[in-house]
Amino acid sequence: MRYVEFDETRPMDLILLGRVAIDFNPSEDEPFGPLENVRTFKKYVGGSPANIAVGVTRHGLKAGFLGKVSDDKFGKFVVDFFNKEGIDTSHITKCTNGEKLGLTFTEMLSEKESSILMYRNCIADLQLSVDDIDEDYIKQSKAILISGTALAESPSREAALKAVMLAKKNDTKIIFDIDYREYNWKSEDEISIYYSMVAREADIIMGSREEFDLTEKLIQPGRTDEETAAAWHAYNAKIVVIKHGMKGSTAYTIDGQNFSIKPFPVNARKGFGGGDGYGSAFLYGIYQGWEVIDCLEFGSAEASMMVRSNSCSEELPNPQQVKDFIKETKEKYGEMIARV
Ligand SMILES: Nc1ncnc2c1ncn2[C@@H]1O[C@H](COP(=O)(O)OP(=O)(O)OP(=O)(O)O)[C@@H](O)[C@H]1O
Ligand SMILES: O=C(O)C[C@@H](O)[C@H](O)C(=O)CO
Repeated sequence: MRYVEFDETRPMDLILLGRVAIDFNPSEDEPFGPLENVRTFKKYVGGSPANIAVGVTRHGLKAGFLGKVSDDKFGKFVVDFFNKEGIDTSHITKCTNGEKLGLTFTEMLSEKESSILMYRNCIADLQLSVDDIDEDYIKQSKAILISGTALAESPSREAALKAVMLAKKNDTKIIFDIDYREYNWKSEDEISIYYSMVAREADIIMGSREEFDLTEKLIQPGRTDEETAAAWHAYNAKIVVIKHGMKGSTAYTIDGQNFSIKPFPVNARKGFGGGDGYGSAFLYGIYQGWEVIDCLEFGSAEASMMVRSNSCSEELPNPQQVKDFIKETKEKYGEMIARV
């Protein structure tokens, strides 16, 4: 059953708006351990919406990125990487006041423990401004994905809200990936104000329980998952995905059904990137018109593939690789390994 009807005449499938940054992850041959002991890092494109842009493109969707990069070699690295992947970069603009791309150093302590050290002063991605938001571009796409981090500060906050308004006006579906990152936010009240503004307009909302708690802080704290889903269905959402980390995740659909999935077992390299693999594969399934449970299974599988890999972008798989992974894992652990 299709819960979101896309305008199939549009040339672009998805525009992703928000953060692009550079990840420096310990190289593959570095053992687990504290950041200060790491001698060699590998450089990757990073930032959740950037990773999802790569993920959906590798699945064959036509994606474009709406964001701001630094006017330097790292900005060039990001745009070159996107171009090589086949992502439309026509609406990526360069900062004019020397702002720099964020740098993220990932600490991989053990299979269960990792953290990130961010360099995000004078940050490029949050310089996206209302002048960068072009109605004709938004009109060309079936949907736009708003990453919650883009709402953390002005001028990016207004840019993201303008994109939501124009998407609404032009029937471009809105996907809200709450994508909470604590840096750059100044108060929990602000988080609740701006997250809820976008959640009210969104057709699909994806987030963890903690992220929905932040969204709902000023509305009704302490909701259950069922109450959360019903509240956003009462606005515009057709699908609300609530993630509970290793306990699994559930998609609540507008017709009152829910579908749950568990993570596929893997040896994790890091805790990051799972959400981006999940989003890429889940959305791919939605665009294919798959049943929601199949979208969730694909999402969960790709999430597992990404937590076991060293990067959050470079190792994103294509659909055949996800299918092979699901098949191999089911052969090893049994058919219903992830479906609840
Ligand atoms: N150790 C793990 N093994 C297998 N799958 C995992 C593991 N950790 C996370 N996942 C998968 O990744 C999905 C998303 O993880 P998480 O809930 O941490 O999301 P997130 O915070 O959005 O991630 P990200 O850091 O990529 O933004 C989970 O729902 C789960 O399916
Ligand atoms: O930007 C982050 O918060 C972490 C990055 O290292 C990573 O690329 C990511 O965004 C995972 O979601």
